[in-house]
Amino acid sequence: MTTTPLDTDGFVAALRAQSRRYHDQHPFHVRMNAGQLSRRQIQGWVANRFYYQQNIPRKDAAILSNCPDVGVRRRWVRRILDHDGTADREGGIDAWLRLAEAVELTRAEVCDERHLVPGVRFAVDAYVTFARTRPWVEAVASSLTELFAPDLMAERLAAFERCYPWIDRDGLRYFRTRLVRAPRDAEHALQVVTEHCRSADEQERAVAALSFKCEVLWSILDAIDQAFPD
Ligand SMILES: O=C(O)c1cc(C(=O)O)c2c(n1)C(=O)C(=O)c1cc(C(=O)O)[nH]c1-2
Repeated sequence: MTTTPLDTDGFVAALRAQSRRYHDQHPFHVRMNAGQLSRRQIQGWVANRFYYQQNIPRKDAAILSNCPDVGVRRRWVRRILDHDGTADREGGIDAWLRLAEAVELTRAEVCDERHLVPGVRFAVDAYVTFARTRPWVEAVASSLTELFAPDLMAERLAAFERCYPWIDRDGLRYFRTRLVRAPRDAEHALQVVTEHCRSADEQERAVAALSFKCEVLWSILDAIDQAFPD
């Protein structure tokens, strides 16, 4: 028996329903946005999240390498430049290093991975491996957590400004930039996924990919939470 596919609205609703598993609800983020984290915990989060930021372009390059559609590739390649930067435009990786300096870490101690905990490495590597080994549309679907990111980014920006006065405001530029880029990128990814996932099976696999990504993000925070308890 074949299952009937959802119409586009139903499919988008099924994808959006994964927001209940998004890492905005993780206890570490809840405490972050309530101003309850110590300097050491904020520093631990920034240093560990750098590994995620660094690997996003490699994940996107894996999607490009698996994608036969020139139009999608032409649009997707912008994500790599957004993170890596160009000769005349700073990228997200450098912006994250400015955030690191704003929370009083040195670039060297972030780049040499001395604060990186095993669980974060495992989770991030799993995301890159997923993009390398799964069909490219599933990898695109896994990026759709960015549908849920802007609200969290806005809350985080406000919380950092209100609750952590010791953090240099200039270092928060990364989040301001993502507030614009995340919705733009998510909209494109959603368009690709709704166009390519027509059968019930394809739709289910897209939802499963997004669920997997929610688990990646959740695992990253579990590992950080455990390594920096106070
Ligand atoms: O700080 C966050 O909560 C957060 C979440 C996400 C996300 O939801 O995947 C990304 C980012 N930040 C981010 O900065 C980023 O560049 C990014 C790229 C991607 C992706 O899957 O391609 N997600 C995210």
